[in-house]
Amino acid sequence: MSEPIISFRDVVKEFPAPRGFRRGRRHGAAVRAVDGVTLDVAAGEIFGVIGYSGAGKSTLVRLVNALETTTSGAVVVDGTDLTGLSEARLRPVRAGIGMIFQQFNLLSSRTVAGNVAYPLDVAGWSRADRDARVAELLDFVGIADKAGVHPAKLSGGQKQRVGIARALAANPRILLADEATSALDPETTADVLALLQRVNRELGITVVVITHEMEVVRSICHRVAVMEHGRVVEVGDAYSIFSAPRHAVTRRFVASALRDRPSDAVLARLRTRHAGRIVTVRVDEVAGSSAQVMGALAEHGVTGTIVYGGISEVAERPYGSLTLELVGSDDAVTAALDALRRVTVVADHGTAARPVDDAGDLPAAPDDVVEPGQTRPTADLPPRLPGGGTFGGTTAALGGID
Ligand SMILES: Nc1ncnc2c1ncn2[C@@H]1O[C@H](COP(=O)(O)OP(=O)(O)OP(=O)(O)O)[C@@H](O)[C@H]1O
Repeated sequence: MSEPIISFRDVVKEFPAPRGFRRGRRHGAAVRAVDGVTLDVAAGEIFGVIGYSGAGKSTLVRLVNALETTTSGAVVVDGTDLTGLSEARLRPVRAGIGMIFQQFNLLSSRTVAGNVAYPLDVAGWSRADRDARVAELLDFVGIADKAGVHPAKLSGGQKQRVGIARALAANPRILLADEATSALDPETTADVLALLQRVNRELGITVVVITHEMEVVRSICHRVAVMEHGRVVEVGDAYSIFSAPRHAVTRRFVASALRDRPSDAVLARLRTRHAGRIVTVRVDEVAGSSAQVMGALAEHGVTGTIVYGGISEVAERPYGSLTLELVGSDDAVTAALDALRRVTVVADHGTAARPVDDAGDLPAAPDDVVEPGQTRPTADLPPRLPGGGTFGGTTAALGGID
């Protein structure tokens, strides 16, 4: 990992107890929003902080630009320990950090150009330099044609582009994005995430993304920290976190994002619809290629038909799973399962008559949970895929799996 640009060293942040509690029996019980966090963010990465509401994500990130101060421990930003720094000494540190928010926080009285110019006005830029910089930024975020428009006339995605342009105005080294896509629809979210990726790649800016959506981590994060009750419970590169989540909270987040896994309800329907043995096999960079899966089945004369699943990308690497109906004699299917287990991770779901509850390292998706405003991208496939979709017998219909 390259040099850390942000370091948390055993950081604790407590807030005083809410008033009602102070008078009541839990007298003096403070809220520990961040509880002993030690973490490094490397220069040049897109780092995700994920957790459920109240986990302490916003507080952790607000410590970086000293919107909050630590109760104990240290936060070091770009080589400067923020502990005990005066407002005057914090100013240059803050100048190196841009921030964007869920609700955009734009000035309604200013135009788009005026909003982006605002931090430059405060910093005392000349009019000519400021106007040139604003034009350059609006061009970069793709809303040059909206320069004279007021925020009320913009869509959510356009508002967030203004927020990003404003955050980049003073050439920060770090961009903090606090739930920056949580108010946006899935398509606009994808556009804004792609823009954050350009900010990182083309401008070399370190991006810290706070989110409660694993989809955001899947799309753009290089590394991720999972928070629960103020603590970092798991940290690692995004691919490892998806492919081998250790903590229960991480597993729940991963299951919510990987909709290639059939939920228990879907499995029950698949077992009813297909008489053969239902199994799910993992497909990733090294395991479960179509050649490997076909080979394992063909070796034992078993036919495999894809009935559910999909392959997508995590951190730009292939990842997903396929659920197959295996047809053959009992002995052949058992032998084929053993052969499959030698080439990839397998979950055996059994048959309608003999269902097996063996999720193993391939946990089922949460039961038919669809986020508001989202559709489930994977679906039960018809019993036979037109034009192929059969392993072992003929060919694999799906692309990108070997
Ligand atoms: N200024 C504050 N005063 C008192 N308690 C606070 C304050 N800010 C946050 N908290 C408490 O600290 C805990 C962590 O809050 P925080 O906002 O950091 O979590 P979060 O993971 O960002 O959640 P969310 O996504 O809901 O904002 C919560 O219990 C919250 O109520």
